[in-house]
Amino acid sequence: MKNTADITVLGAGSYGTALAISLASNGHRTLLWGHDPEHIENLKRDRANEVFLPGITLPDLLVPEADLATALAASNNILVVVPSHVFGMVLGQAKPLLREDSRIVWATKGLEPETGRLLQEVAGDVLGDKYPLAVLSGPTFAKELAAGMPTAISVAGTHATFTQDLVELLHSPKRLRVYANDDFIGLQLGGAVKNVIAISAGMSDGIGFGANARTALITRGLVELSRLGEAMGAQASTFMGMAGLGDLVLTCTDNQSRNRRFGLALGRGQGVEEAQEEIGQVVEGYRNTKEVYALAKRLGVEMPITEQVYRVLYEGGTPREAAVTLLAREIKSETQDSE
Ligand SMILES: NC(=O)C1=CN([C@@H]2O[C@H](COP(=O)(O)OP(=O)(O)OC[C@H]3O[C@@H](n4cnc5c(N)ncnc54)[C@H](OP(=O)(O)O)[C@@H]3O)[C@@H](O)[C@H]2O)C=CC1
Ligand SMILES: O=C(CO)COP(=O)(O)O
Repeated sequence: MKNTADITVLGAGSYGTALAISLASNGHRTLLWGHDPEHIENLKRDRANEVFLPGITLPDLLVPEADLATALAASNNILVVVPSHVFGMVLGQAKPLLREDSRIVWATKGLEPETGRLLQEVAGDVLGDKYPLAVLSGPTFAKELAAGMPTAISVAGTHATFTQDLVELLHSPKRLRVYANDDFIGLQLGGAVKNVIAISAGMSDGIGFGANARTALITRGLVELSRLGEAMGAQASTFMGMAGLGDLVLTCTDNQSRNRRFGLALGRGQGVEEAQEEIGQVVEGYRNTKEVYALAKRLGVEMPITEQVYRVLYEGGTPREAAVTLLAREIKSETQDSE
């Protein structure tokens, strides 16, 4: 049947397109849905996503699709790759169109705006508990993945068979190594918190600080992530893997990261709006700082770097003041868990 697919991807931005390219390159017929019909027409015409991944040819097995009903009817495997602030809304649009045997995985990295809920809670709330759920997380810049450069990622979810099927769909011995993980909460948290820490690393470099400061932020950022993870029932070992240390190192050190570039601009003295506009793509950490900060407060988890990024983004603090405050904190033992 013409519209049958192995998997449907929702979200035709940089990462949705990159994952669709990777899946189609593995020999899987992949539908790529986007909400803007003109953008989808351009993908069909150019056989490339010139807006988000210029110069990368779409494989023949990647089929751009503007109609959501067609996209959702084509496959039971649905991969959602929209920004976190529209995640619940897109699931709500999809709900009446889903097949009985649908299985939902997302690569969105963030928490729900305002509530700070994990996306598994948002999905459960919108869809109920009848569909298997999973998440992809780890150090994966869209451009490199789309170009077929070696990449590794983790996947976890509610049903082991769905997780294993996703490993097999995504895994490519030539370019993508996929690890199954059983820590659904940990993978989601890692993907959200690294955005905030990447902003802090960018700010530090933007001010003109060096490798010492950047590395300290990554290391203590990992401690913050691990503390929050422990309070939320994640496994400590997850944060030493792809979705923890892996994604922190990637996004804190490479300028492909939009969160890092956002922080760099702030560190150099640009304003929040100007920096966001200049990047022109989703900067998840902007909203997510608020959610992670509120979550930490609610759970009584000490997250000083997150707190300082929050002060800069939402309370008019400057990156320099944030750095001074972090450095001037009370002397403590490295392994001390909280104040
Ligand atoms: N890029 C990367 O390297 C990686 C990204 N991620 C995560 O993937 C998620 C998506 O990011 P990414 O693809 O990079 O972002 P982009 O900014 O590149 O693209 C976002 C896409 O989402 C679309 N979109 C916006 N609102 C809606 C909506 N209501 N319904 C459907 N589509 C919508 C946008 O369409 P429009 O342009 O019309 O607004 C755009 O196509 C984020 O959570 C990000 O953290 C994870 C790993 C790597
Ligand atoms: O999540 C990412 C890489 O793993 C992409 O990071 P940015 O959203 O900061 O660009």
